Amino acid sequence: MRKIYVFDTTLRDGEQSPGVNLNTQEKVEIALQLERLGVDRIEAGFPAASPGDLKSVSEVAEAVKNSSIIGLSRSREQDIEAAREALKKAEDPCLHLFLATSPIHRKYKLRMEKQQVLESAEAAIRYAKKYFSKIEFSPEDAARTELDFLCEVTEMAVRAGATVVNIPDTVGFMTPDEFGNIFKTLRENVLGIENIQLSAHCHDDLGMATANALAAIRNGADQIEGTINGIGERAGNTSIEEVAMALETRKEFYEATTSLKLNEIYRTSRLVSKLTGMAVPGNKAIVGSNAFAHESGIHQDGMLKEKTTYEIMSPETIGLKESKLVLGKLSGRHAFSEKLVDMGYDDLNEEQIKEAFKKFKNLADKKKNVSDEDIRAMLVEKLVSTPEFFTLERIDLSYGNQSIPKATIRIKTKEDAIAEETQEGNGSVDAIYNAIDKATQEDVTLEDYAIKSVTHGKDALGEVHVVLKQGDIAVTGRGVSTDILDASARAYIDAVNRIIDKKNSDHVNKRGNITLI
Ligand SMILES: CC(=O)SCCNC(=O)CCNC(=O)[C@H](O)C(C)(C)COP(=O)(O)OP(=O)(O)OC[C@H]1O[C@@H](n2cnc3c(N)ncnc32)[C@H](O)[C@@H]1OP(=O)(O)O
Ligand SMILES: CC(C)C(=O)C(=O)O
Ligand SMILES: [Mg+2]
Repeated sequence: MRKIYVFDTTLRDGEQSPGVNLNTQEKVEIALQLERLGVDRIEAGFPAASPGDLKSVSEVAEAVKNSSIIGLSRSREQDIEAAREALKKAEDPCLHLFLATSPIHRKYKLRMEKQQVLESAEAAIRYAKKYFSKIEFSPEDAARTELDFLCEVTEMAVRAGATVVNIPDTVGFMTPDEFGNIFKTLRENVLGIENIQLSAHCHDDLGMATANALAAIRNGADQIEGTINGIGERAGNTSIEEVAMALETRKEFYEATTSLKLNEIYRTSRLVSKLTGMAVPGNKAIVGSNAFAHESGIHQDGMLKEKTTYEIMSPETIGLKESKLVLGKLSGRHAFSEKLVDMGYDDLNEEQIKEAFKKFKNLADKKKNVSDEDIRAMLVEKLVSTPEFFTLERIDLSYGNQSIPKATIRIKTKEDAIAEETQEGNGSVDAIYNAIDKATQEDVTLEDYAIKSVTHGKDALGEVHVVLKQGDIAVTGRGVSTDILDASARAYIDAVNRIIDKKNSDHVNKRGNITLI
């Protein structure tokens, strides 16, 4: 297997993401995690950019022992001096020099002819060579540079003493075929190319950064540059984790590997996200929260039978504990039953599972994701209930902060009779309860009312507990719903049912045989 070197530029190009500003301590923390991840080279910053950046590079250089530390520098002596100062304490320092070579950059940005570009770059490499044994040279915007001139620049860099020549697709303009062809051409035409390493630095403006980096590897690149989570200037850089996992997953195709400790990927991703403040999109390859999550019934069924039906990588490889089967409205009975067993409800009979699944589907229609807590709440409500002398059919409410709340309640009795009543109240709950009293004809007193959110988010389940009294009978009732008024009505009716149940002593032990929380 050919080894591909990993050059991480999260702390330099990654920090060029608009809005990202890492302080020294944060940079050191990320660098130490990158070292743990096993990246070969860490570009810690651009020392000439500011005294703060110089200090950060210097502290990273001092803290990290097992990865080479790199400082970026324009092809100018003052920048090289700043990098020299910053990298003094590095165990294995490397200078990264760059100068743009494309016609657009030569003409408008640098205002230089080809010859001047060649001479300035060569002078910078030779100057730096006095202080650095390892020098990477990048012809910025190489991808839009005339191919023959790029060969000329690369040959100059090799002659002048660069140890790595990096080919940046600075503006993410390349297609994989074109980018691969650049590497093939350099390998075939540049004198002395075998003495240096070739590197690929891609940007994701057209969403092809990873594909381009992999094409470079197929065509002779020894190193890929990128960032964790793909952060970086504009649309970002190649995601290191994507390249590493592509090489791992498609070994027989690429016949190349990195030295990364793959099981540190997830941890590194989350640290970078936390410290840069850049959230990882849920659908991001490898490290997104959905990357190992399965929601639809057919996929979940396949996963439960054999994981490789729908997973080409295992989450454990990147340091994640396990895949997730997310229960939602597209989930099937198989995944739902498995979830019940996982949660300890392993003694439900077919009929109870069927009933619970029906309830679950109704809830999933109202709620995007159904959590364990939702299921638990739903099961407790459904399976520990008393006989339903009354069931809630419908609530209609009229509420305004300038008018008296009015509730219409439709209730079905055990004998399938319908009672519908409309009542006013001091508030919506009071109106609902007055209407229930009228419909059930039960003379009860509300002793206590409590409401809490069972789950999280805007569509959380609300749980209402009430205490109702009738004579010397006091019972609690419980209702759960995504709507708190619906939960309030259900809790009240549950309590009324319990009172009737208590009164009819022959119904006392009708709770079913399920052990629940
Ligand atoms: C593709 C990349 O990601 S390159 C890295 C980009 N990163 C950064 O730019 C972040 C750090 N940059 C900075 O802090 C500042 O731009 C500095 C300190 C480097 C320079 O600041 P200033 O001196 O104010 O110059 P400013 O940024 O306005 O302009 C850049 C100058 O560098 C020149 N320049 C650009 N690239 C190079 C290079 N590789 N070698 C030599 N000169 C260069 C430009 O032509 C321009 O020169 P001019 O002033 O003669 O026109
Ligand atoms: C400094 C260089 C390598 C760069 O970041 C780019 O060209 O994108
Ligand atoms: Mg870049």
